[in-house]
This record gives sequence, structure tokens and C-alpha cells, in this order.
Amino acid sequence: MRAPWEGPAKVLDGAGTAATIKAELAQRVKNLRARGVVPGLGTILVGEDPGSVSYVAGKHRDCAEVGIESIRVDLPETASQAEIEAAIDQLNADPACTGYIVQLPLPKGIDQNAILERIDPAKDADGLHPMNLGRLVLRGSGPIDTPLPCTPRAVIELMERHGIDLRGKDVCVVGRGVTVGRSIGLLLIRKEINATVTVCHTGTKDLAAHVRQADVVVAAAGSAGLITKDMVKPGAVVLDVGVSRVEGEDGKARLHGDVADGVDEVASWLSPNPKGVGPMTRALLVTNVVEAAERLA
Ligand SMILES: Nc1nc(=O)c2c([nH]1)NC[C@@H]1CN(c3ccc(C(=O)N[C@@H](CCC(=O)O)C(=O)O)cc3)C=[N+]21
Repeated sequence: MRAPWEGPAKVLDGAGTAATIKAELAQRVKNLRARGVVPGLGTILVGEDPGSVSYVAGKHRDCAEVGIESIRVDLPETASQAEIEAAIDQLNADPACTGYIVQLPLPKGIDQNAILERIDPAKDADGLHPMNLGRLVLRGSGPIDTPLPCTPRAVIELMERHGIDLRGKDVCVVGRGVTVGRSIGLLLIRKEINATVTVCHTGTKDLAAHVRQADVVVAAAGSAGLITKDMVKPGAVVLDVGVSRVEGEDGKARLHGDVADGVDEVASWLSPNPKGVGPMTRALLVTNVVEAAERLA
């Protein structure tokens, strides 16, 4: 029998791991530049949501650090479907842009799926284009030469780089959003990892029962403090992926993850939020752009 787990949880250091990945990427970018290929990340941001503005700024900072050019397209909140599509067509045609993202969510009234489908799949830095998601569905093992969804990749890479073996583990994913919950299982059930995946959502009858049986919990619901200490199996690995803006007592907006205080007393590993999956997502986005440029070269 395994000895009972004794806390507290070790920290899955996303900020530090992202810095390591970016240093590795800087070398690859140097090699590309030596061969005359300059990677360039584009972002399309519609509106001025403070969260989105700050994430997009972070992405451009990362690019500068790694030696990648960046192209920033900011459109007003009132931009029409046709205006956003025109921005997409422009980045598709721009040879200086080797990969780009459209920051989600888009304003109400915009057909988000039509926008994602218009992105050139070879330039899809988020890995969210239906062709790239489809390829992931079709390829259950072995190498994949198309971009993979960033945040799912970030979550897995964060664990792997801390020596956590995911093979055969029971993973409970909480949340079914496009960027994480709906696609991370596709990576986890690939034959190289062989995890068993349960996806919970707002229609799940007994969330606590599913979370409690998991070796690894991926909390990606975007619901502040949803996952509490009593729901987590002692010794489980917990990834706090969701982010919500919660108004503090001082009236100021604060970022809060999906994981409640106290989970660190029972988990074996916990990713902090901030400085966990967020910086890793940005590092894997840059990875997707570098890989796309390497495929071009
Ligand atoms: N097309 C698209 N792709 C995305 O990848 C995407 C998106 N839309 N929409 C919104 C979410 C959210 N997201 C984050 C990225 C970085 C941090 C991040 O770096 N956070 C820092 C803190 C940053 C701060 O303080 O604002 C941290 O966790 O330490 C957070 C959240 C990407 N998303």
C-alpha cells in the first residue's frame, strides 16, 4: 500500500518553466534567422476588455524576449464581422506573419466559429482551427505536424517538466470551453500518455464525486474557487487553469483561479494562479509560432 499523502503541495512553477521554454525558443529563433526565416506572431484584439488587453500585451512581450517579430491589430468593440474578417485576410496574406491568434471571446453578435475557420490553418497559433483540431482527432498516436491547442499543451508540458508521469492516470477535467476542456482530453488519451479522462461541466450530476476519484484535476471552468479541499483526493495533482476577475473588499478587480484556498494542504502538486498555466500558455503559443516557421523553412 502507498503511504498516505502528507502535504503541503509542491508548486508547479509555470513562470519559471515558461522562462526555460522561452530561452530554448530563443536559440531556435536564432537558427531560423540564420537561415533567413523570421517568425512573426500576429494578434487580433477586438475591444478593450482589460483581461484580454493584458494577455495580448504579455504575448507581445514574450515575442520580443524570444526574438520574434510581432504584428498587432487592434479593432474597436464595434467592429463588424466583415471588418474582423478583413483583418484575418490581411494576416493570412502577410508573409511577415507566420502565426497569429484572434483573442477570444469576441464581442456579442460576432460569429466566432466563422472567424476561427477563416484563419489559414498553417498560421493558426492557437491550434483551434477545425482542420487542426480535426487532425488531432484523427491522429491518436505519433508525431503531429500541425499546431496543437496552446493551453492543453501548456498544462501537459507543465506537469512533464516537473517529472510527473501521466501515463495511465485518471484525469478529471472540469469545464468544457473551446480553449481547454473540450480539447485537452484528445491529447491526454493519445497512446503515448494513455490517460483516462472524465470531462465535467455545469450539467454534471455530482462534480465532487468525479473530482475525488482523480489522480490529476484540470480545473478549467472559469468559476472562482469552484474546486475545494474536500473534493480533492489526497496526493492528487491539481492544475488551476481558470481565471475570473473578482471584485475584492477594496473594490478593485483581482484575478482568482478555479481552485479554492486549502487545496494546497491535500494536493501533492498544485499550479499557482497567477504564475502557473497562464505564462505556460503564452510560452506554448510562441512554441507554435516557432514550429510553424520551422515547417516553412
Ligand atoms: N484566442 C485565444 N487564445 C488564448 O490563449 C486565450 C484567449 N483567446 N482568450 C483568453 C484566454 C486567457 N489566456 C491567458 C493567457 C495568459 C495569461 C497569463 O499570462 N496570466 C498571468 C497573469 C497576467 C495578468 O496579471 O493579467 C499569470 O497567470 O501569471 C492568462 C490568461 C489566454 N487565452
